[in-house]
Amino acid sequence: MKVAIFPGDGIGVEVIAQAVRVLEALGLPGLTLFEGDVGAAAWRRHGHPLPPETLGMARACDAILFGAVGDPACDGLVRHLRPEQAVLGLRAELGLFANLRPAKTFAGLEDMSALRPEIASQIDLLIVRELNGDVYFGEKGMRTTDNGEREGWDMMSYAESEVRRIAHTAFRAAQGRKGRLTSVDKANVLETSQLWRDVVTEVSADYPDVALDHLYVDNAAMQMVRAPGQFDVVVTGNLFGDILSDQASMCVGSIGLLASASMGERTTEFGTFGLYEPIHGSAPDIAGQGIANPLATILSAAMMLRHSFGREDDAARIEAAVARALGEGIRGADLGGDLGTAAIGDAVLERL
Ligand SMILES: NC(=O)c1ccc[n+]([C@@H]2O[C@H](COP(=O)([O-])OP(=O)(O)OC[C@H]3O[C@@H](n4cnc5c(N)ncnc54)[C@H](O)[C@@H]3O)[C@@H](O)[C@H]2O)c1
Ligand SMILES: CC(C)[C@H](C(=O)O)[C@@H](O)C(=O)O
Ligand SMILES: [Mg+2]
Repeated sequence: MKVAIFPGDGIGVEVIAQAVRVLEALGLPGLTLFEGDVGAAAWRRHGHPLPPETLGMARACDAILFGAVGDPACDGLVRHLRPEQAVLGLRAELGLFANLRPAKTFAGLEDMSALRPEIASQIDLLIVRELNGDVYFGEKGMRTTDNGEREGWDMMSYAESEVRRIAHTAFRAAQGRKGRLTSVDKANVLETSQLWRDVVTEVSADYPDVALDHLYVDNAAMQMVRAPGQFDVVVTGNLFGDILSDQASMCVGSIGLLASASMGERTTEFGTFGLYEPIHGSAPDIAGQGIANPLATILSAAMMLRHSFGREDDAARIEAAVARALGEGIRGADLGGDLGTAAIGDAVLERL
């Protein structure tokens, strides 16, 4: 069981350290961790945010545990050298098209939601975000037009096959949950979304046991705060999924709680290859202070054990330790408490 550990930048380094402690504490036989450079850290050391040696390490491992990338000092770099290209490059190069972002309110955290507690307590949803297409990976550019004005463009598109495969992932996920799937698009305006809606509807014929409905993304954003308990599985494109998942995080209390798995089709002798990361970024505003919440990354490690290594018991053990810690009042600054990153890691380890 080979895991590539890519801490990255800012709080990525701090939160990964706690997830590694948790993994090591489990004492899993045959688990080997390799560390690699990504993001601004890699750009400084190797001149590229995703150097060939890092990509090679990723391919040679069975799973990746990723911290976060991003550094304001790199915002002026040409796009292909910016830190964010590390995570985008890994997703594209490794064919990780299905991004699973669960959001569930932990018992005891209802008061920390940006929503009223009685609304927050109902949240148990899974966002299935397409990760290899959309406006993220279309042709893009900036130019000066004939009249001297600057113009930027990013091409949004989805191929039928891309929609079909993520739709199957989402329907299967719904079958394993409450059997409800909401597809989110902007079909009233965008052709990309009309195709999305048509293909998702076609795929639904294979899943008569799943109740499908469609929402426009603006309405979905509103419903997510009005009555998030209505959602079970939400399937959507790359851009809408990015935005809705950050929104979902505050509905359950903090962006420092949301884990994710990015999966493709590659299997290993242990399970499905995947990249696991918190949904948050490098948080330059709090980096270096030791106050970042590491729970999203620890929960991402649990998802890794479940999906890439078939170790459901160990995954559940981590999740139970996190739930107990939160239930017993363990809180970082993001949840109104005063515990630092390492102290939160300690609290999880004590309860493992
Ligand atoms: N997958 C990734 O690596 C990833 C994801 C999102 C953003 N980014 C990058 O991160 C950089 C910063 O982006 P941003 O500020 O828009 O988003 P961010 O997620 O880094 O931070 C948003 C806000 O949430 C807070 N926050 C985030 N994670 C937290 C945690 N674990 N504990 C406590 N508070 C937390 C931050 O302090 C900040 O106030 C940018 O360069 C961006 O491109 C990277
Ligand atoms: C850093 C950025 C490229 C990334 C995205 O937009 O996918 C991030 O926001 C995320 O949610 O993982
Ligand atoms: Mg995001």
